[in-house]
Amino acid sequence: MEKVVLVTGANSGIGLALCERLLTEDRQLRLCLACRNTQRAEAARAALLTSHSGARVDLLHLDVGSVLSVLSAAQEIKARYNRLDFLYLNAGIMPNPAVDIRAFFTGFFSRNIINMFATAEGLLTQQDRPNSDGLQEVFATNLFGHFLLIRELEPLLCQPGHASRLIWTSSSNARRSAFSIEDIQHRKGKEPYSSSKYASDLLSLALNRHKNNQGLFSSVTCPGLVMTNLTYGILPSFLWTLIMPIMWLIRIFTNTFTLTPYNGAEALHHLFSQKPESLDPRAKYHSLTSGFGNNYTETRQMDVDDEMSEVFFSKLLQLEKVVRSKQSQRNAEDKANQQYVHHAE
Ligand SMILES: NC(=O)C1=CN([C@@H]2O[C@H](COP(=O)(O)OP(=O)(O)OC[C@H]3O[C@@H](n4cnc5c(N)ncnc54)[C@H](OP(=O)(O)O)[C@@H]3O)[C@@H](O)[C@H]2O)C=CC1
Ligand SMILES: CC(C)=CCC[C@@H](C)[C@H]1CC[C@H]2C3=C(CC[C@]12C)[C@@]1(C)CCC(=O)C[C@@H]1CC3
Repeated sequence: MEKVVLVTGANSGIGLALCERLLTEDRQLRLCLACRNTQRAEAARAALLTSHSGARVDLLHLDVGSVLSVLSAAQEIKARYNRLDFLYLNAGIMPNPAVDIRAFFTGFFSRNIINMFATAEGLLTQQDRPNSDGLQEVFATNLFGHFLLIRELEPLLCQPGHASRLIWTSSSNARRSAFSIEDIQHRKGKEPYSSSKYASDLLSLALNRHKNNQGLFSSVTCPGLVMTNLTYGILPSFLWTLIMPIMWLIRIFTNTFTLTPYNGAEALHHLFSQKPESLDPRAKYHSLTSGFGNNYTETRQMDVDDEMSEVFFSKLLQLEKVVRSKQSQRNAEDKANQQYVHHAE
């Protein structure tokens, strides 16, 4: 039976590399690239079809940071497919990043150097802002849009006698200390990216608790440090060019510098062939690359607890209600405006 796999943020970086790897693994696959930028999505599809002629690759417009777009994309998915085996929740942003140079040099000459390079702890801040739905952009894109998509797709994902899988692209930058259960959107802090990634770890745990008995299994991955559009946005390009040899050198000392999207997609690809029974709901699956360039996946326990994940889950359900009612109000207003224009004409 052909598997249906949907990947968000599939037009570049880790998402696109994953698609390449999945098509190599399973030629029968029906792959759906869910992307916000149609031009880049078409280019990605064309590239995939060049290396995998005859493959079934569909495109779907999805801006995961917009409630309206998520709701209409979900309708489209339910109309197109009668099953969804894998949903890769991969789209992500890190807007306006800034590196704390002083913290970098302090860390560089300390025992914490390896951890600093692996997790960017204390190094990175971002500036976030509310989007047109009134949600913080990083939270909306990296977490809430995906949550809403899962909720909308439950009829497809939770089918009797058939297991479906969610696979999150989290990060080594996900830190409990950056997340506050009182401020789940991270309105007040300066680490919205870290907070949103920790939130995905919490949500995955809660989803497993609530949905495993309905055949839905969620896993969390960490791709390591990968050179993609997201990372290139952190430093000016001339600086990346300058430090690139150092990056390849550091790779000898830390297996988390996976560097290429192909390597970074290792754990995401690994999970594709794992049976649901073998999954650990509290584990993060790390893509790692040895100094000799060999890729492997390692499981490490996440710093998450049941109580906090449960509270977080109920807060998300509450927020979902608010967001849905706002959206219905907007739809009603739009309809009334259209009727008004129609009558005026
Ligand atoms: N690179 C790294 O070192 C690491 C990355 N990650 C995570 O990996 C994931 C993929 O990022 P990466 O490949 O590095 O970076 P890229 O910028 O190459 O890929 C991000 C993808 O997400 C898409 N995207 C962003 N916002 C939206 C949106 N609102 N709706 C739909 N799609 C959207 C982008 O599309 P568009 O072209 O339209 O912008 C793009 O396809 C992210 O979740 C990131 O946080 C985690 C750990 C490390
Ligand atoms: C000399 C040298 C290699 C300098 C680079 C310093 C920093 C720019 C990087 C050190 C650790 C990196 C890192 C990330 C971005 C770039 C660094 C801060 C991520 C935050 C990128 C996105 C993630 O999800 C996790 C990465 C952890 C490590």
